Amino acid sequence: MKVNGRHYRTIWTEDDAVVILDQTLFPHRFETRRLTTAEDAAEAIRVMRVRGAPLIGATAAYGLALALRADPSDMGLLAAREMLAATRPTAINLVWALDRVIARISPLPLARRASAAWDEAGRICDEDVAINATIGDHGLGLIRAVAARKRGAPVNILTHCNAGWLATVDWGTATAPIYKAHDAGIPVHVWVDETRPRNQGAFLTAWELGQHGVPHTVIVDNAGGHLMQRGQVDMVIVGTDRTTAQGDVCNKIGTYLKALAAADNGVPFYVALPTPTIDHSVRDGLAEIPIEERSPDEVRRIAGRAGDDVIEIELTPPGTPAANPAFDVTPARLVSALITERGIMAPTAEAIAALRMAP
Ligand SMILES: CSC[C@H]1O[C@H](OP(=O)(O)O)[C@H](O)[C@@H]1O
Repeated sequence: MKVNGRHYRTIWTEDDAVVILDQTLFPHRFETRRLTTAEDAAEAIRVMRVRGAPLIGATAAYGLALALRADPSDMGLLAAREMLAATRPTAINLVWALDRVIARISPLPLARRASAAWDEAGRICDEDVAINATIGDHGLGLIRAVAARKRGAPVNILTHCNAGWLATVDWGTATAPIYKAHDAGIPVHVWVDETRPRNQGAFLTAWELGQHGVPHTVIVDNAGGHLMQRGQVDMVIVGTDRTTAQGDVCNKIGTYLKALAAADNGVPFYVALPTPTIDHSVRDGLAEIPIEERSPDEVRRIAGRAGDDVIEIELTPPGTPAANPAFDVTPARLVSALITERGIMAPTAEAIAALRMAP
């Protein structure tokens, strides 16, 4: 998307390096970072300089290419896959991207592996941009249908965390329909869940929407149900890190609570996802999806700006015990529809299984 008039993706290559936007500094600093080794890529994923299922996958793919430059052997490939796969366990796009690159380059002579992996990572990025734009086109129809009955008043959309262009290579998933609607002149307003503890909503979604001129309001995570009870939310659109074969949706912690509030208030709850985010090998999300447990320090502290510096401050008494599950699972029964690049569908095993057929 555009930042100060210049078009950006979240990840690109320059010479022999991979360049990313360092999201740990947002919204206070807009800085890039060069990744030149697989270890750099792993660190960027682990500490969330890059985050969001599709972008994690793209970064891991380039990480593998960087690893193959150093050691194209099968042993080297296996070690690099293990290191990158161990960074974050929940987003299925990580291992999906790694295994796609491995399948592509394994039959090749050692001397050709690194360049082929680099090209495959580039294809993954280009495909993600096209997929998300198409998700936007499909989701636009849902927003347009609500706008038709609002007589010019904005369509109020609540989103949780950041499933924006910063979570992907471009466009975002949950935000793609929002950008498309805004660009089509449909009045929209977005309720942005701050999304503790890493505040992807307050820090990233608010920044994105502000850059694009989309009206929005940051709210505390616990306000969404209150707004839905008062008819101030026309729909919820969120992203996902892994959706199962039966339509259970794993997403940022707190998503499940929004789905419950939406169901209780008759608010449509949509999940926007590229089909690589579907894990056809699991059915029961609650039982089978590994939920990342991140550092308790992320709960005990918060990042912010003091003057020109980005700092962290302590929130709790020293040594306070804290728990930090990073994701939760929303059962398919609470999901109104999935918005994919293949169209809008019910979160059912039949509809999801049909996606395995060629488009
Ligand atoms: C389009 S995937 C976005 C998805 O990823 C986020 O998690 P994290 O920021 O920890 O990588 C969150 O679950 C978003 O919905």
